[in-house]
Parts: sequence; C-alpha cells; structure tokens
Amino acid sequence: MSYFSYQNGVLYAEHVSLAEIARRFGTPTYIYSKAALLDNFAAYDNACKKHNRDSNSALVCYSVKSNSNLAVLNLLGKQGSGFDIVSGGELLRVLAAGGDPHKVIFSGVGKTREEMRLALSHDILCFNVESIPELQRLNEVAKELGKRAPVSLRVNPNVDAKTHPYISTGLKENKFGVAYEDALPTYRTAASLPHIDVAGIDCHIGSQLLDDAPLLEALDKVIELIDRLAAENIVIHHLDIGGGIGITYADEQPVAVGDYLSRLFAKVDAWRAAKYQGAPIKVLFEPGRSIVGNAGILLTEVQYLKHGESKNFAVVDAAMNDLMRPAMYEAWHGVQAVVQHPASSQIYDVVGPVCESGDWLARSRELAIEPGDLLAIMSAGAYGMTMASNYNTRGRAEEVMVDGDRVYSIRKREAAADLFALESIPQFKE
Ligand SMILES: Cc1ncc(COP(=O)(O)O)c(C=O)c1O
Ligand SMILES: N[C@@H](CCCC[NH3+])C(=O)O
Repeated sequence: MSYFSYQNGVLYAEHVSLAEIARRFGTPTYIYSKAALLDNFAAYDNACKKHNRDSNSALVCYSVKSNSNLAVLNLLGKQGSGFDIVSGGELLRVLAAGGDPHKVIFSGVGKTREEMRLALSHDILCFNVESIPELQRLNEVAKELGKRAPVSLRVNPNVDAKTHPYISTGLKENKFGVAYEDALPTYRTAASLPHIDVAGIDCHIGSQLLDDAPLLEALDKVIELIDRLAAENIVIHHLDIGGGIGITYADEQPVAVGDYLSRLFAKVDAWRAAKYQGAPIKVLFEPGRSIVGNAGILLTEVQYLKHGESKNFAVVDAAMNDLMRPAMYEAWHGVQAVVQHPASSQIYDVVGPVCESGDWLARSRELAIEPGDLLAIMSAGAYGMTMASNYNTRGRAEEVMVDGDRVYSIRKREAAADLFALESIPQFKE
C-alpha cells in the first residue's frame, strides 16, 4: 500500500491532502502515517507469530532513537512493542508514552551511573553492556540499589554490513561492542560479579542493510558463542540480533522483513533442535528505520528560486537542522512537488536557509516549481526529527499524525521566538 500518493495531481498522506496540512499546521512539518507505522510493525509481529513465537519467545524492541515522538512510541507500545533505548532521556520518553519498562533494553557505549540507576529502578529487561568497565560500574550501581542487573554483552561479530561507513557498527574498527575474541573471558567476568545476572547476548552490525546475509552470518557467530558459553555452564536466555533492515530511499530493494525473519527463525530452530532438544531461546529484534522510515515525510515550502551562475537553487523553509541526513551522510531523499502544475521544469539543488554550504536536502533534481509551492521530502520518518537541532536558532518543525482522513498535531511547533523566551537574559556588570 502506498501511504503517500497523488490524487488528482495533489500529494496526499493517506486521505489528507498535504496542501491542507500546510494550511492548518504550517511548514516545515513532519507527517507520519499511522497505517504505515502499524503495517511496518505488523511485518515483524506477524512473522514472529507465523513461526509460533509469542511474547515470551520473541520481542520486537523498537529502536527509540529512530523516531522518539511520544505518539509514535505510544502507538507501537500498544501493539506490544518493547523498546531499545540509548539514554536515560529515551527511557523517560518510553515511560511518558506509556511503554512497558519490563520490555526495555538499554544499549550504548557510555551509560552514566545516573542512567543505570534510573533503568534499574524501573526494572528494565536488560542492559546491553559494551565493555568490562561498564560491567563493573553496573555491578557497583546495582549493589548500591540492592539489585541484580540483567545483562547481555554486545558482541562485535566483525561482519561487514556493507552499508555506509558512518552507520556500520559491527567491524573491528568500530567503537561498539566487545571484540568477538574477548567475549568468552568477558562473560566469565560477568558471571562472577555478584550483582550481575547474565541474561542474553546481543549484536547490532549496522543500519540500512539491504541484504540479510550479513545478519545471518552474525547470527552464526552468536550461536557459536552461545554453545561455547553453554559448555562452561553460562546459560544464555535470549539472543538479540539488533536492528538494521533498510528501506527504499531511491530504488534500493531491501530484503522483506518476513523473509529475513523466516530465514533467521529456521536457523535458530534447527540449531535448538540439534543441540538443546528443541528448547527454545527468546529472540529479540531492535528495528528502527524499517518501522518508521517510510512512514514519514517532511513537508516544506519553497521560499525563493535563485538562479546562480552554474546552478539553480530552490531555497525552502526546512534545513539541515530539520533533516540532517543529506549533510551528514550525503543521503538521498526523494523530493516531490505537492501540487503538480505545468510550470516548466528545471534542475535545482534544494537547500535550506542555514549558513552552511552543507545545508542541502537534495541535489540536481528536476522540479517544476514556483515560490510558495510545497515540496515533500520523502522517507524522512527515521532519523529525521530525532536528529534535528536548533542550529541558527531555528525553531523545530511541527509533527503531525495522519489516520485515514484525520490529522492531528503530535508536537507543538517550536518557533525561534520560543527558544528566546526559554532563556533568562544574563546581567553583565561593568
Ligand atoms: C544498538 C542499535 N540498535 C538498533 C538500531 C536501529 O537500527 P535500524 O534503524 O537500522 O533498524 C541502531 C541504529 O543503528 C543501534 O545502534
Ligand atoms: N542516523 C543514521 C542511522 C544511525 C543508526 C544508529 N546506530 C541515519 O540517519 O541513517
């Protein structure tokens, strides 16, 4: 199903015209489709059910960093989703959205004591620990609270995810996880610490993966480790394979979530049957982009058309502070005119008002546009609003959710003037 499509020459989100959204909510505005979010989550959920997994034997822990809007978290939580967090702030957002802390896993290389306390006090499902010093710190903090911390080690399987180097995380040179060779001794340390409970094993090899072969290769390596740990009586109760499945930005053809999960569960089931008399192991997933990426777009208005010496620029009212991906990774996002009209087309770079040459959203696109026209920046639901900043003292975009023929604001626009009002003005003495 297409959640964003043209009807009589106007681009719609589900059954609401983007022109109407701009009129009601202004621009720039992130627009999310509720149906897309539900369908994308269901792709995981249905594949788990198809392979006879219930919530005790499989759990989707949506990766909050990809889109942490409270309405999005609330919607997914109501579908039974757990959450993968990387900060105390993300835990507070999950709680504010009504998410279940017992379904929260905490990833990240730099957890502070305060964040550990917060997570322990809410009895989260598991800490994905990334180093021995972190393990020791967690043991101390759990001791202070009179608790035991459930732990997975994030193992770095040294598998090439074949994605952009900035979003590849499972190689030796990446800062993430414990080296594969060090995993056994690190588990021995974990098992010896009085306030640590070894619960699982975790890996996450990168993002925007189009093929599941590297994920299945990582799974093989994780399985091998679990067997070696079992030989030492260190029992692993869950296996977390991370997130990483990609989406279509241009013409990429990512593996279907259902196919990937089928192959993964087939491997897991065959292994458990061969080595553990069929005793199941719980499988966790940490998807972000594949749930929200194509469920969102960024709506912006053309302010000026500027014809430079060698290029034409469409200056719009969204910028790198709203959508950082093009500036940061030279990421490609589709750009569609909301109203198709007969103006003659030209090749434009779509740029924002921020004072950086890197402030572009799209390059060399053929567009038939005039000042005042609306453009939709496609596939912007993941790592869009969550990576936004107030650079250039710009306010933040509005966010709305479309549900059939209804649309509602899910975050009040923050104008630059609001930012100013938040700060007290310092008094300088002569
Ligand atoms: C630890 C961890 N889990 C899950 C994710 C979500 O990844 P994706 O959005 O590619 O599914 C990320 C981001 O890459 C991550 O770093
Ligand atoms: N922010 C990245 C993905 C990072 C994944 C986090 N480990 C993107 O926009 O593609």
